[in-house]
Amino acid sequence: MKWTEKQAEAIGLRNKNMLVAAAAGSGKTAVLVERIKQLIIDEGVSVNEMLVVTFTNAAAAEMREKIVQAVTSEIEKNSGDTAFLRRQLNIIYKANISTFHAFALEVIRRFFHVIGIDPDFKICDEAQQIILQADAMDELFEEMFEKDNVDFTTFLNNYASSKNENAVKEMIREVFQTIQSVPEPWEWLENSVENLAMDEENFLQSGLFKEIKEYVEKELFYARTNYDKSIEIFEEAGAVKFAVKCREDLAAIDEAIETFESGNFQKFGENLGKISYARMVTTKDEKEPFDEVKEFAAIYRERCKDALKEIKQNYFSRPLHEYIEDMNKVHPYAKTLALLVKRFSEHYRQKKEEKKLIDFNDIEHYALKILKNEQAACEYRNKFKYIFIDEYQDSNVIQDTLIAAIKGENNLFMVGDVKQSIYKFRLAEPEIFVEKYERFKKQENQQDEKIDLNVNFRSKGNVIKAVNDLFARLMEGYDGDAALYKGVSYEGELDYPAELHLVDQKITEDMDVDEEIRELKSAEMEAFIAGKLIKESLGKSIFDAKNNIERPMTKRDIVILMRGQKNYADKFQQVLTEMDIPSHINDSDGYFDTLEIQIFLNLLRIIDNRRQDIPLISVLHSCIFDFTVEELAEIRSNCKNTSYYEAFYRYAAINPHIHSTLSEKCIDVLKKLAEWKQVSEFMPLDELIWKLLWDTGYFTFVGHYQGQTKTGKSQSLNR
Ligand SMILES: Nc1ncnc2c1ncn2[C@@H]1O[C@H](COP(=O)(O)OP(=O)(O)OP(=O)(O)O)[C@@H](O)[C@H]1O
Repeated sequence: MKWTEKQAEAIGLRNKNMLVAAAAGSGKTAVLVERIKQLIIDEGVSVNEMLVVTFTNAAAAEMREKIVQAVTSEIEKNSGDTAFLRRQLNIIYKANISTFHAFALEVIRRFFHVIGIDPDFKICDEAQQIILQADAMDELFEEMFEKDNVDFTTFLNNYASSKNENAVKEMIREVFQTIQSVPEPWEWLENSVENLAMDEENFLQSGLFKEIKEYVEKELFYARTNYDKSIEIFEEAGAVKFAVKCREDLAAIDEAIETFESGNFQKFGENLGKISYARMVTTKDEKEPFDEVKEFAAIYRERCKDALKEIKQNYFSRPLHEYIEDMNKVHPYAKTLALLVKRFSEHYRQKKEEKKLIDFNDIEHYALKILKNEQAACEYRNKFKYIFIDEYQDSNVIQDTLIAAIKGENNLFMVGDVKQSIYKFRLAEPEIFVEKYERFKKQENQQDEKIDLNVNFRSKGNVIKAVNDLFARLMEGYDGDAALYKGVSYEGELDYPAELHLVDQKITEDMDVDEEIRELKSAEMEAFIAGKLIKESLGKSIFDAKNNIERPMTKRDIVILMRGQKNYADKFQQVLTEMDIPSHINDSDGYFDTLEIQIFLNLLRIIDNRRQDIPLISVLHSCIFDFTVEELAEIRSNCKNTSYYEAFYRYAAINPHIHSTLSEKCIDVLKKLAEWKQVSEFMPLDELIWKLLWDTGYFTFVGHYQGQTKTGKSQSLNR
């Protein structure tokens, strides 16, 4: 392979901390492997002396395999002494090529004594975690009720419903979970609570205000740039008169920005309110150029309007002192909440300790605690001559702090693509990548180097063009550095244009139905269209850039990417199977996320309490009760503005003389649920689960439909 200049630099540069911003298909993995390979083969660095952090176990295995291949082929080529290389093959399976979690676990196993935990610890699975947390929560509430804690009771009176304390429990769990993403959770929580007690003067000096200010500045810049861009579009098209009117709006925007910069926030709020936008009409003589670009320009106008509206609504709709008063009012409650979270965490910790368990969040926190110990950190610092981090855009602050504890002066190689950041929901912080990118760009430190890889070797010209067109509109700062450039040299007619198919999801517009039903329906429709396109495309000639040949398209060439798998992936697979298109779901979710386990858990939930709409809909639509999307929608449209369960119940209660098959179906469901509920009151849980598996036919269905592994899951659910 002939490396590009930038790739060669990323492979060959030494004694630098390197941040490689690698666009999709730009050879990121190839470069990473080549760099490691050269270090081993040409420079005699042992794999033992490297830490390679990947984002998934699968990526770690793939990386290891690629290194094995490279070393093996070198041994085959080499007629001299290959002892060193052979040794590498022997030790590579023990080398630190792993996820952050696996590495953190290794740190804990090696230095458990530093933080005084039992060396026999086990990792708590999701089910155990849910159960232990629920127990800890019950203990916390008992303790608080027993102590007759006044703050607690006042908190409940304000935040719990009259029926139960679930909302407060959820709040405690959520805060607990959220603070796990920072290295010092309790300090962070305490500071955040104390921020709420500030007076106006302190607030204006605080870090919180600084953050808000920076955010508003950024948004103002964004709003202004977009409005300016919309004017430019009109000017270039020749709709000059309208552009002049818009320039007056822009002057008002500028005036508001000036008041913000001068620190007169009261006036800024007023000025924001005064901004008006020219109506989108123009004179006859300019109608043609105006009409031609108005929709395009409106995209930029709307961005500006939305951004300013949001600033106003979120921060400047009232005088500052009112906001401060609100914050001060909330402060005592936040303090109580923080106390509850802390006590909850202590109960939970104790439960884990009794069972010698540590959970997923503990792993990184414990490792971090250990690496604060200089001796432990020093051991890893000496061990690793080179540290590589793949998918750096998905790292979080804890992981970044962890690496900071063991890195040397100039031995870090980080590679990622902020456009591919997909783990925000796991509290990944792409900002870490962006901040480092900006810092490396400025070259404040001679040892830091930033390299952009933006030549894409995977796609042909039309796809690259479509991606660039789309991202330039969607993403701030999508400039020359960020854009993709074509690496595949193919130019012929097999460079098919990108296509966009819009699915007219009638149900979404016409019917007032629940979100869950809508999603199921749209997945079905989209899957059908995708299936049709696949059928039309199979066998068509394509150019295989990797092998540099023309060949017919096969099923293996096709991938379906989706935003989230929930409600989608399984529906897609079902529809594709019906269309005779075999498919495989690349399912990286945990056991409890698997759809059939979720459905079964939902069944247990609604047996316990059937007034839970989402679990109810999921079970109704599953093979257990087999309601179609249309039937679910029919039930809902018959009775709007109530819970779904209520609608369902009422549908079942329709006058028996005008009974439809659908209402009979509903009656059957209610009868079954009542029967299971009765049984559940005396039958042990494991027996109940077996009964349900057989009664519903679920055991057989899952076994048949999805194969052995999934039946294994239903069995282990029982275990
Ligand atoms: N200089 C090059 N010349 C030709 N092909 C290349 C070059 N660099 C990389 N490739 C090929 O481009 C394809 C994409 O490379 P690779 O998988 O390493 O990219 P990536 O950046 O990791 O992709 P992504 O992050 O999108 O998964 C591979 O088939 C690789 O062999």
